[in-house]
Amino acid sequence: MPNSAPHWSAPTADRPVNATIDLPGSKSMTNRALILAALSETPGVVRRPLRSRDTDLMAAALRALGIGVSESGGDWSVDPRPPRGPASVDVGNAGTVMRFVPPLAALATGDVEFDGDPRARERPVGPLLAALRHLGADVDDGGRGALPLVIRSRGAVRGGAVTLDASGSSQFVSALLLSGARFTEGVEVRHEGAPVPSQPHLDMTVEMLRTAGVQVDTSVPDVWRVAPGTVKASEIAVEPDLSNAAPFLAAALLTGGRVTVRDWPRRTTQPGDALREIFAEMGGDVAFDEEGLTLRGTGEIRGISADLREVGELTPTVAAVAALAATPSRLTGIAHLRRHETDRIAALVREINDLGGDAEELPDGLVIRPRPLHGGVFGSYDDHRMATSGAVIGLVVPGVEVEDIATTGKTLPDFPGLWAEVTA
Ligand SMILES: O=C(O)C1=C[C@@H](OP(=O)(O)O)[C@@H](O)[C@H](O)C1
Ligand SMILES: C=C(OP(=O)(O)O)C(=O)O
Repeated sequence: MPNSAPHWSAPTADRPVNATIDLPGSKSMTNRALILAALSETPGVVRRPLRSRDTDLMAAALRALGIGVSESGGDWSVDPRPPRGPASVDVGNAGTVMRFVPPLAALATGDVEFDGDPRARERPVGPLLAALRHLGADVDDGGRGALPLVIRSRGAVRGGAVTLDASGSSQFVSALLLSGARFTEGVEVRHEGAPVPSQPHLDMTVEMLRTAGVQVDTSVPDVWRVAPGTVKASEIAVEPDLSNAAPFLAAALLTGGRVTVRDWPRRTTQPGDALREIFAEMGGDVAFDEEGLTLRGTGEIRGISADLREVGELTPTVAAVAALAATPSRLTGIAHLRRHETDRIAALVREINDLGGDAEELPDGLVIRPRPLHGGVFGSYDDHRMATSGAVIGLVVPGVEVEDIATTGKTLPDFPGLWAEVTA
């Protein structure tokens, strides 16, 4: 849908960037933390949560189900009451809300309706709904296998074993695991199909469950077993969002400058940690230091051949850097990105080529060959990561105008402000 707000003129760097930044919390960790705190037997605090459209939608979804979520000094306090309908949940275009809340809603008493942005109705959720039905939930999706839908909850879910194809989204598996301990028989999820994407996000789910005292067995590949039991999430600390570090580190790489991201964890399940390797291969000098993680540009920007299946959400920024590299790139393993916020493969190819680039779609990715870019409008397709990719290209290509920069608020509030600080 065309956006009528004026385009945002991407700032161009007239010298190498040189900045140290604090990034807001991880979307993926914040929304898992909220679900776990909602299911916990004790009140909980989520420390340093991300406040953004996706996490505010998650908090609102929980409140609609009667769970207390209140702000206290920058943290979120969660008062875990038994979920209840009738309720309406707006998922916006948040995959985590669309997939993680239905299993929790199935534990409520009363009907819970789900709907969201027009794009949310096109994003896959069918395999999760079929699995929920198999586990004993009453799901009315009018046979569409998509939003809008109603979960006619009866206060309990039997649970047990279920097989599904999670090649379309790892979030189907995470969703069932996050609430699975509260199902009467727990849950055993078995994946059958093409490989599940986003393995680090599955690791994050398992690790956060175990930290909350839930028993999870991952000894058999593609099978996850969650034992029935209580969840104890009295305090969960959220790490900085490393996927959102991507455009800032890219700024250092592309301008031959330096960016330090404070408090980068030495060990993490976040997929953004792969940026250390990816951007080193593309020419950055990347190292931990006492403040965090620092990337220094070396003046060299190399293309990359990479299977990004595990870290698909990094693709838009990697593609933006690739469009400015000296050698070709081939990014594969990411067919599932066609059903993300937008068809990211098609969108990246179109926007890079509209600026004079040479990109081509593959069934499961894209190829980008070096060619000088020129200014123009960079479409953002209501996709936060497309918008930040336009900003990255605009840093070194004069005259790039990014459509609807406000869409970055999905996961990174005040991106323009942070970007202005880094590029000033
Ligand atoms: O569980 C999560 O927090 C996420 C999992 C991934 O989803 P897919 O497996 O659908 O790509 C990722 O792309 C998304 O941004 C966040
Ligand atoms: C795919 C993404 O989000 P979602 O959680 O909506 O799936 C993303 O943030 O890149």
